[in-house]
Amino acid sequence: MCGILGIVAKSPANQLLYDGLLMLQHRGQDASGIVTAQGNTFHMHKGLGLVRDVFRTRNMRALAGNIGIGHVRYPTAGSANSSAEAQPFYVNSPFGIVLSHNGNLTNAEQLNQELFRTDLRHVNTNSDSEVLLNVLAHELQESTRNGQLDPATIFTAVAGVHKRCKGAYAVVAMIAGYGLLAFRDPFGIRPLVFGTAESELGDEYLIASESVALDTLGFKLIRDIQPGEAIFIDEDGNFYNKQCAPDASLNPCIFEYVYLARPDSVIDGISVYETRLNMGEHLAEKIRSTMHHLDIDVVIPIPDSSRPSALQLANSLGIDFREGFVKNRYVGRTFIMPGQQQRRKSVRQKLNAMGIEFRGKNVMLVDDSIVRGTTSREIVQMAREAGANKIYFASAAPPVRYPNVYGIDMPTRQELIATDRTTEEICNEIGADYLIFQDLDALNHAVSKVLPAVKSFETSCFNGNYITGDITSEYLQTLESQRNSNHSILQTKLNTQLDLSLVFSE
Ligand SMILES: O=P(O)(O)OC[C@H]1O[C@H](OP(=O)(O)OP(=O)(O)O)[C@H](O)[C@@H]1O
Ligand SMILES: NC(=O)CC[C@H](N)C(=O)O
Ligand SMILES: [Mg+2]
Repeated sequence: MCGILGIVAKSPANQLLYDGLLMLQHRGQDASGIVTAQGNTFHMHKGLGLVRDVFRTRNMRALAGNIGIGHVRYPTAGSANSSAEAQPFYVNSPFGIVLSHNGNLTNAEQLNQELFRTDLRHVNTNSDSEVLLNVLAHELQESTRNGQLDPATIFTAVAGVHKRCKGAYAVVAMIAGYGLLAFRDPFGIRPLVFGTAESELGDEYLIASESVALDTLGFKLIRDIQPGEAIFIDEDGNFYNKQCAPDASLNPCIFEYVYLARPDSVIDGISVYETRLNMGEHLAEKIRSTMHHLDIDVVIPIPDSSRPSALQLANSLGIDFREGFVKNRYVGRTFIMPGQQQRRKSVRQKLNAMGIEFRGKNVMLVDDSIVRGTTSREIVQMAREAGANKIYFASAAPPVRYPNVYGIDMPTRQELIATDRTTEEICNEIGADYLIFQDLDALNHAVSKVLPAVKSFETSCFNGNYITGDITSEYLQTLESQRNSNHSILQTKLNTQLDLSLVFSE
């Protein structure tokens, strides 16, 4: 669930891009990058780390031009610590294209072989996003055989991408000397919105993973890019759009509402904050009907993402809501950190219990989700150490039992705490006295209630129903064994079949 951003402005875009990426930092903490375009020249700076660490004043000065794209990365393919996989990616033919991708291709391996053998293109990293860029480049080359590039040929190329690429992708790309392109996969799994701002010289456009970037940069949200739709804004600010997939349907990832997105964002017309309040409301109903002895003294959220749900849950049950954990504001999100050791250590550094809220009390701890159980295991232990009497634990989402293949890094069942465990067993595993999960129907309802027109969600991590229809148990097994042997899909392929990659020193 990386963060992507694109801008067509009337004045230098570098600061807007930097500020916008800061607003999307919660979507990716491993690498960040910006490319601007000035005439036919791209200016690029990218590297490993947070936005504030990657960009120095001298880097910002070098990012000249009024249009540009940016990326913050949370890796799902390739490796986390490779600066070569930081985005945006660049290809020099046709025209010169740069691309930022949020999502994950499920047929990257097959595409990589096609690119190499048939399209005669070389992908030099293990990133599926570089594969995606090369597919787009090839399709653009095919659709502009007479050398004439216009919106119609660009949209034909995007239609070609939709035919070849499987999985989830929200994309912003720039074509040197032409303009900014953005599109979303035909299932609309990953989010992408755009908006405008008026300037004295005309309208400016901003495209972003989440509406929060528009709000803070002074842009007015126009709408979400539709599943399968592409929009193109040329360098003069002329706007074009087209539906490029014949059978598009909207199925936003429900985990965006549970955890990934900021609560102040609106995704596919649905306020993330409202869905989280609803999750708390529904969970409270389930608690009322299943916990017959309601002896909870206090409801305590696990900062940050569970706060709205916990607050609403407490209100609905009529129980005190207290901030029992203090969060260190300098430690980022632990779930999206690479490596279990770092995640576990960071939970301890990030959250500290306040004794007064726990001592002798029956506490109901509320989190948005339990995935690997890293947070809940540590938190329950902290609550015990702080002197809690009974520890009840509530998750605003159902148990995560299946791998995600659409842009969230949970590819193996072994790492999920709920795999092959009942609720009671999970409860024992995290050391709580009682554990309650939201039901999937209730979660669906909590989200769709905000905008009933959206009827379908991508919920595979909860029910194993993979909406794109191409995910077989063999695919998941291969993914698992590759992860277990510390090889990414593409790494294995590149080593065994092509063996041609260049490795640039860092
Ligand atoms: O069961 P786990 O594998 O620990 O994953 C779930 C936890 O990870 C996330 O928190 P995170 O610290 O990433 O971010 P937050 O501050 O937004 O809550 C999420 O909010 C849960 O607390
Ligand atoms: N989370 C994402 O959107 C990841 C994008 C891409 N698959 C990568 O690994 O870099
Ligand atoms: Mg959390």
